[in-house]
Amino acid sequence: MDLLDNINAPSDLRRLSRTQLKPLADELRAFLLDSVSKTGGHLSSNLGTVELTIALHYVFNTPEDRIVWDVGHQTYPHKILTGRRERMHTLRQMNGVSGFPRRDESEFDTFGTAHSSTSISAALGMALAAKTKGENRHAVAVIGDGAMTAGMAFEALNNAGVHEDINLLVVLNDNDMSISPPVGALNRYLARLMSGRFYAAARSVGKSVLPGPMLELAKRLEEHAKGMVMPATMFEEFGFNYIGPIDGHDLDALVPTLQNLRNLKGPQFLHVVTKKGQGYKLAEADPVLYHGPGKFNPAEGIKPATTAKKTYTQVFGDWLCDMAQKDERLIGITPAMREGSGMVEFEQRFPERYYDVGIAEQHAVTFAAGMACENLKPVVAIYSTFLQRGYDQLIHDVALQNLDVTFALDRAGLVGADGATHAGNYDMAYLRCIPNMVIAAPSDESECRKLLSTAYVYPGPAAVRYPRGAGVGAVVDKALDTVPLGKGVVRRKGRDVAILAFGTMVAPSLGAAEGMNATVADMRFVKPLDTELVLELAASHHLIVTVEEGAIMGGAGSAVAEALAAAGVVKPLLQLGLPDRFIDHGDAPTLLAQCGLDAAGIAASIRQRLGKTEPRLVVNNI
Ligand SMILES: Cc1ncc(C[n+]2csc(CCOP(=O)(O)OP(=O)(O)O)c2C)c(N)n1
Ligand SMILES: CC(=O)[C@@H](O)[C@H](O)COP(=O)(O)O
Ligand SMILES: [Mg+2]
Repeated sequence: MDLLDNINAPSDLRRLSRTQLKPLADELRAFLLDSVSKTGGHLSSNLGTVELTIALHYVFNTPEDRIVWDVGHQTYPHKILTGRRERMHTLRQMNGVSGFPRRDESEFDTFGTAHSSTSISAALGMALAAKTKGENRHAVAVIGDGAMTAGMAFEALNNAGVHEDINLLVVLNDNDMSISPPVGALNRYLARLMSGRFYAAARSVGKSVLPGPMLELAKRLEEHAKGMVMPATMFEEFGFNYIGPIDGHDLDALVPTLQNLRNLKGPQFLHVVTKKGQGYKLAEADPVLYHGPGKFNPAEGIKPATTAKKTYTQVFGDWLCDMAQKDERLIGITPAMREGSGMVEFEQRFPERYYDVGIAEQHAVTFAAGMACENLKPVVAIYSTFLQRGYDQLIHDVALQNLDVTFALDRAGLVGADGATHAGNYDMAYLRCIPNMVIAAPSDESECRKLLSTAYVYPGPAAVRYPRGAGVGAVVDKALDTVPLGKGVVRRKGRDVAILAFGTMVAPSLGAAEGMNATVADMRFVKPLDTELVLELAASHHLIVTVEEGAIMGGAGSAVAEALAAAGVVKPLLQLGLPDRFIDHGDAPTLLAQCGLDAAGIAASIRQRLGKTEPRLVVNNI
């Protein structure tokens, strides 16, 4: 690694000769594969951006020139070349390197990303800021073909295309993959652009942008295509100077093309073609499997997981197929998260009722609303954090019309390695205030199946929130039974202290109760709240405790507090939940313990509260 070891900043990279860039790419790719195989993380996307990353930092004067990476899961080469090589062994671990760009991690991380399709908007903001301030710097957005399917990307293109004198470059990293194979008309369009390989380049020959060999090829194509009408590409119709597609692994194409583009004013659009998993045969063959692997031996490849316990995602996937078997009105919808949401089998068994709408959460929600208007029963499988993208659609298009849409919210609560951007901490707070909404929080895998059925049967908007990974290992039957809507269950009878636990917090609350003989209720529903149970327990206990794996601000505990207040009941109330701050990446159980949300932490908070005498409303651990 004698080249890579001497690169601690892009300035070191820019001192290399052009001929040293290819061996550097080989070293970088080898380091990347070795490192990620030891830490886990996003692999196939990163293998695909090695040359592009080198070329961008080689041509642009980073960090003065800004590079904004869309999603940012493909920025490990960027991090390695910008002074974090020696910390990559801490990737996505507590206090370690983040898996996404973060402004507070490096000056080279010009914009925090992780939720997709924000890069063009941010880069345009930076480009117009530079113009406003009279600064001659460039802004570059690097966006994947998957991220390009989100509406926000087109909002930005539309806005950018009219600014003819800005220094903005959009690089489309087209590897013909999202996490799953890509979907939609844009993918077909890009394929047409690629099939007409270099036609676009031929069109641009007048701009003398292309390096020699490709210029020659383009001229030959131009000769061949004589007389053909060369339609403008969609990107040119948006006001961009479109160049490409070019080979995103060929540094002899990338570097001179970027150098030429850097000298052009106005919105530029470079279409590069890469391979997801490039340079590691197993990832090239299966970029889906190698999108976000855990630790593995590169010589052997990823071994199938042997965990005995079902994950909540698997519980959902099984339930979806079973309910679809029973009810032909069921439609399964995912915004580009087929594998992550557990819908692979559903697509195989019910292809005509399966829709992957691309990275388009806003569209997914309203698309479901349209189906519900026609008396189908759509189930939107969506990570809690990504539903944030479709929030107005949820209120305006679904809840306001009281339409029968079921939301399966995976990754609710802390997610661990992906950190604050992906944490599903806010759904109880952001859903609870919406009229007509039902919100269920299962305490284990069996409860999850029952609450999914209950939400599905409910003739209006209903959400079931469940965490990433496996639960307590509860046996899950094959029934499609429901439970009484809005009713909780007392799991343990005690006295003095009543712990009202929501979802994943039932298990640690039972553990905490052991040492203090407390009552534990599995509340099951955040909305409608089992107010009768709340008041009954408040009447018979001295301290009411609420516990939730969600933001304490406005969450389930607030629902209990509001119920007590509305009934005029004044009782000491202790609310435990995720504190009012962003919680970074790390090991989820450790992070929960740090928030006082494991059995020991819950018990300690209760003991501390019991140790005081004055009855006052306490919202602590913030
Ligand atoms: C708003 C949002 N929805 C979903 C995701 C999950 N996600 C992460 S990467 C990805 C696919 C991105 O595809 P592409 O942009 O082509 O990048 P590639 O992985 O191919 O390099 C998705 C759907 C996300 N990060 N943000
Ligand atoms: C980059 C991105 O947003 C996804 O790849 C996400 O990291 C998937 O999360 P899970 O690993 O929880 O499915
Ligand atoms: Mg892609």
